[in-house]
Amino acid sequence: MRSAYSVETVRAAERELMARLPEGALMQRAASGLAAACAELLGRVYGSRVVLLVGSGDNGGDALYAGARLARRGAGVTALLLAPERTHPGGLAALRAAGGSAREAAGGALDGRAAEDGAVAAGVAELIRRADLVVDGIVGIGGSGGLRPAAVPLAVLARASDAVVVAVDLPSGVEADSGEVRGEAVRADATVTFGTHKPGLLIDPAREYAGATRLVDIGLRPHLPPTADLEALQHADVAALLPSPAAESDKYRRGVVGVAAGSARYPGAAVLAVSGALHGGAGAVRYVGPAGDAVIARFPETLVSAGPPSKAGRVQAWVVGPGVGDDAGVVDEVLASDVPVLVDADGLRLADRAAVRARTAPTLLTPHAGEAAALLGTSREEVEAARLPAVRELAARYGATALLKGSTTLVAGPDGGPVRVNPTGTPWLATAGSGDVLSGLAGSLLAGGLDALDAASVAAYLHGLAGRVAAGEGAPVGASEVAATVARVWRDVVGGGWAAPSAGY
Ligand SMILES: NC(=O)C1=CN([C@@H]2O[C@H](COP(=O)(O)OP(=O)(O)OC[C@H]3O[C@@H](n4cnc5c(N)ncnc54)[C@H](OP(=O)(O)O)[C@@H]3O)[C@@H](O)[C@H]2O)[C@@H](O)CC1
Ligand SMILES: Nc1ncnc2c1ncn2[C@@H]1O[C@H](COP(=O)(O)OP(=O)(O)O)[C@@H](O)[C@H]1O
Ligand SMILES: [K+]
Repeated sequence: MRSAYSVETVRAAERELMARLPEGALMQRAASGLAAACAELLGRVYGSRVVLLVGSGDNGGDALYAGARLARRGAGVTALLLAPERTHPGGLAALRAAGGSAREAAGGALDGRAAEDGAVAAGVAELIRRADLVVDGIVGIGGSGGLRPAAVPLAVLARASDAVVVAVDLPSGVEADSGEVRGEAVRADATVTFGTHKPGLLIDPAREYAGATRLVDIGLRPHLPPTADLEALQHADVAALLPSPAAESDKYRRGVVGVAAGSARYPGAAVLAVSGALHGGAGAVRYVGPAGDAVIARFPETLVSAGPPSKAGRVQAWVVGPGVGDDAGVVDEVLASDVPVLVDADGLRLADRAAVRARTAPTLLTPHAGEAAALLGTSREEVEAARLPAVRELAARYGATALLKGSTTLVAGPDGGPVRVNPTGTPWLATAGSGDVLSGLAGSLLAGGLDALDAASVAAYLHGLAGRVAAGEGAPVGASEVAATVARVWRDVVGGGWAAPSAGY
């Protein structure tokens, strides 16, 4: 399991650790890991041109000490100081002692350099343009509210340069705790983060700004609490959670999932939800609704009933909603059952919040950003800008587990606790009906006995991997192909035959 901790928790752990170490030791560990990552990215350090963007805090201190290490190996290192009088003094001295230089980013003169009127900005632009490597030490976990105006031109110049941009701890300007990016921020090719991931590094839009993420161990782990703010399942976690039939299993013991989906207008939603359910490990899939003919034609193994959900026979979990149109009755009836229920698509619009809150068995809601926005009374843009607060709010309001789909899929439980972030997935999954496959898959895992948080996050993991595999090197895929690829990735996950799905996770 990969985990991320909020700034407050990181600060507390750092205080504890720092109290046991000589002054400055932690920063040296950070700078050493940062310099090693920079050297790797540069390939050849000797003779390379390195520019450090240095803010007034310890984030700038990390950059300066790492710059000193690179200067000692023969790099030409220039620090651009945003606040010369408040620059980390030890870091600045170390850089100078190693042969590096420093100048004011916004004007003035340092190191004996004359500042002509207007020449400094031009010089700064040229330095960044010609750099091989730009190290972003403007601000780290001490920042909030987007980049300050004085730092904005540096972020813009770094983006326009061909240099490799490495962010120190976080890309400056992103919100560490939520992944929000309000205004300008540094766009990094890589982020070297210290001690633990911060939630923002794993959640869009900030994740997009971070590039590949590398975690440097500074000895913080033993001082962090056992419960993280954000968790990402890995192959081994998923493999341990996947149901597998035992010798004495029969189809009922493996779990029966009921799918109440589709309509005369949208029979495909029923077929796709059933296709996902058939690949999620349940022993049987029961379909209830008006699209029985379409379902049985495609999947003859489905148990189809024409009557209402309450007359369909025993199930261990329900999926309700995909393509049901305006059939509120079916949603009410399923919510009245005493087994876990997954509500998706049209079902989300039709579900009565009080009825969901009153349920004693678990409920799992699986909206995309637009559906989540409708449930929260906000806009899709706002949900996409602040996914983590949105998914938490949704789970709290409904007293349910909420899975928020999209470029970063998040799962939050009703009682707080760690939010799961899905590390797999691909934008190729943004194809009609792929959400229906996901809901069938997650419902099947619920029927197989996983709790709602695990069922949702395992389903998102498999679905994301299946999307990647089906899309191969990058080709459009349909939702049916995603469903058909789940068996392959299931096998790979259980067999441990896959490398970690993405850098930084
Ligand atoms: N603690 C540790 O043990 C270790 C910490 N480590 C490192 O320290 C970092 C945290 O350092 P930190 O606490 O000094 O804060 P930091 O991120 O440098 O920012 C504060 C400065 O930024 C400024 N500023 C604020 N907002 C801004 C904005 N939006 N845009 C622009 N500027 C903004 C703010 O200015 P002020 O408000 O004072 O005017 C203040 O001066 C951490 O991320 C890691 O890299 C590692 O060495 C490992 C050990
Ligand atoms: N940009 C993206 N990157 C990764 N996955 C995405 C992206 N956009 C959508 N997805 C995934 O694609 C699926 C689409 O689901 P949904 O929006 O419900 O589609 P539909 O209603 O057509 O089935 C979800 O699993 C979602 O997480
Ligand atoms: K930074």
